[in-house]
Amino acid sequence: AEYLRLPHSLALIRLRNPPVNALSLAVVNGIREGLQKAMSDHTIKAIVVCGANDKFCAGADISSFSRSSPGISFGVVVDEIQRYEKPVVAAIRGVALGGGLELALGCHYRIAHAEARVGLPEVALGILPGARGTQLLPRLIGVPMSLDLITSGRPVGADEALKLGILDVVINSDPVEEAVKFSQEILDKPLEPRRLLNKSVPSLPNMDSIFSEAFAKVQKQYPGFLAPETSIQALQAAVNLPYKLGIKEEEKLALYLQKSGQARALQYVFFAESSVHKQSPPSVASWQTASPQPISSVGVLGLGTMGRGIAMCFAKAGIPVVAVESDPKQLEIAKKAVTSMLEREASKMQQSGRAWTKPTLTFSSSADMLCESGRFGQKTGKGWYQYDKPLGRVHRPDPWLSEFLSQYRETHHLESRSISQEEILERCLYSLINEGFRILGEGIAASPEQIDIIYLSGYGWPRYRGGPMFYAATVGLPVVLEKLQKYYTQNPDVPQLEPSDYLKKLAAHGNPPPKDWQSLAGPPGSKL
Ligand SMILES: CCCCCCCC/C=C\C=C\CC(=O)SCCNC(=O)CCNC(=O)[C@H](O)C(C)(C)COP(=O)(O)OP(=O)(O)OC[C@H]1O[C@@H](n2cnc3c(N)ncnc32)[C@H](O)[C@@H]1OP(=O)(O)O
Repeated sequence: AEYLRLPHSLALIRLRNPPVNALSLAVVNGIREGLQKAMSDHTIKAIVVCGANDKFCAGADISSFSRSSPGISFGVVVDEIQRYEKPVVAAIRGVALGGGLELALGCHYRIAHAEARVGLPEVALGILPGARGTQLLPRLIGVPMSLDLITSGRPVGADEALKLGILDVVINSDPVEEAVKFSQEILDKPLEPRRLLNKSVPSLPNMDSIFSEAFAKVQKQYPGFLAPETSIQALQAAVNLPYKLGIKEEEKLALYLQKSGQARALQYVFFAESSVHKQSPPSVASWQTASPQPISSVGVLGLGTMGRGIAMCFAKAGIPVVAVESDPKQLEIAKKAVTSMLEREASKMQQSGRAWTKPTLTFSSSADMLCESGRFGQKTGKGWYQYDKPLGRVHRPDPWLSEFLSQYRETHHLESRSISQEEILERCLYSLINEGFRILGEGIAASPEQIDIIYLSGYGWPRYRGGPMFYAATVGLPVVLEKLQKYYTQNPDVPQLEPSDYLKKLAAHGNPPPKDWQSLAGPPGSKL
């Protein structure tokens, strides 16, 4: 941050940390030093705080979160500004987000450009506004709107912020020039009414129901996310406790979130999203240089319109297809449709004098066997289970099924064993992760972040778990490797469990973070 003396007995503290003036240790120290200078200079009557390059401040430097506990000591600075004996005016252009808005809330007045945006988006990073945000905002705009803004993380435009009371003045000109003029006008005004820390939260008769509705809403809207619910607890503290104790509770709750795995995952996702927008495909993954890979057989899951088309495509290309459809009706329709499509194809080829070889199309029989015994699931009251009645939902194990399975095992020479929840989870997830390492090694995905973002945006992977590749780093690559090796030894017929070379290379380095994987594993091969 820079300190400048301005005419008319004013000082300017300008945050400078490109590209978004994020709060680093240096910036925070710069703000404090500027305040101290202005305090000891008796000619200075008021201070304007702004950001360089048309941005006020995008909050804490997210990349430094792993190194420190953000928000906690900065709260002390926010309080120091509030208690300051000279007026401090925030001049906001661009964004005032997170710690940036908390800084502005510490100031006695807030002036913003009409295109500025302000907000407390911390929940998106798995944390809460822990530098007094949860204690000051409700004192300024009341509990219902604070709940809305803090639990959603939604930033608001200057006009809405003015209506809510977050901003004091919105202008279409330069906010610093306006703040300079404004500071001179308010020099004689008392500062006490501007100190949010000394105000109480506006009380409402139905506060309890407001909070219980807020809890219910976030549980429904953000299931599994810790930060929105924890933020509500911090807002409850603002209502129920004096400021001194409320900030202690805010600190405690902020620390709990910072230590949660969710915060690390969501902060990884923040940078992963921004990096995938910039990445181009790895140079090796080019349609010009790629050679086709042999395909010996294909599996198709689901025989709806698309599945049938896909099965047909491969069958026509002479590639054996195994198609699985669990709905017996759909299976019957698909069998007829595929057979008639193939027959039409055959007759066309015969008419044109080309040779026709019947393609291999195998349907899985396991669901058929149950259905052939009249077991159509819930609707008939029995399937894999016995139900209390046809269409009933209460199920219990069926002795018939044990008999069926033991015959099946005998026919296929299978030995039964119990499988733990842990094994199910690990075999499903680690084989998926293993495939991720394979496609990284093959140069089909440019980075682990790409795989993770695809899983978050396309496959419903919970955002607060960061994606499968991030999850692998959380578990530890040597652990994933060891487990895959164990399961592959036990199941040599499941190729997905054979640890990929890429994973082996990385695990040899211990557990490097995803951002270092490519440099450690070397350039990918080309299998595309
Ligand atoms: C030891 C250290 C101690 C330090 C003391 C810290 C004191 C902390 C005090 C309080 C803490 C409060 C908690 C927070 O503030 S959490 C952060 C809350 N802020 C955010 O979530 C804002 C996130 N950013 C955005 O929403 C956007 O980036 C936006 C600012 C709106 C700009 O959008 P746009 O114009 O589209 O530009 P980009 O998104 O591409 O961003 C440009 C580059 O800036 C990087 N960036 C943005 N915000 C941050 C940030 N807060 N920290 C670090 N870096 C940030 C972004 O990654 C882009 O970088 P690059 O170009 O390299 O990809």
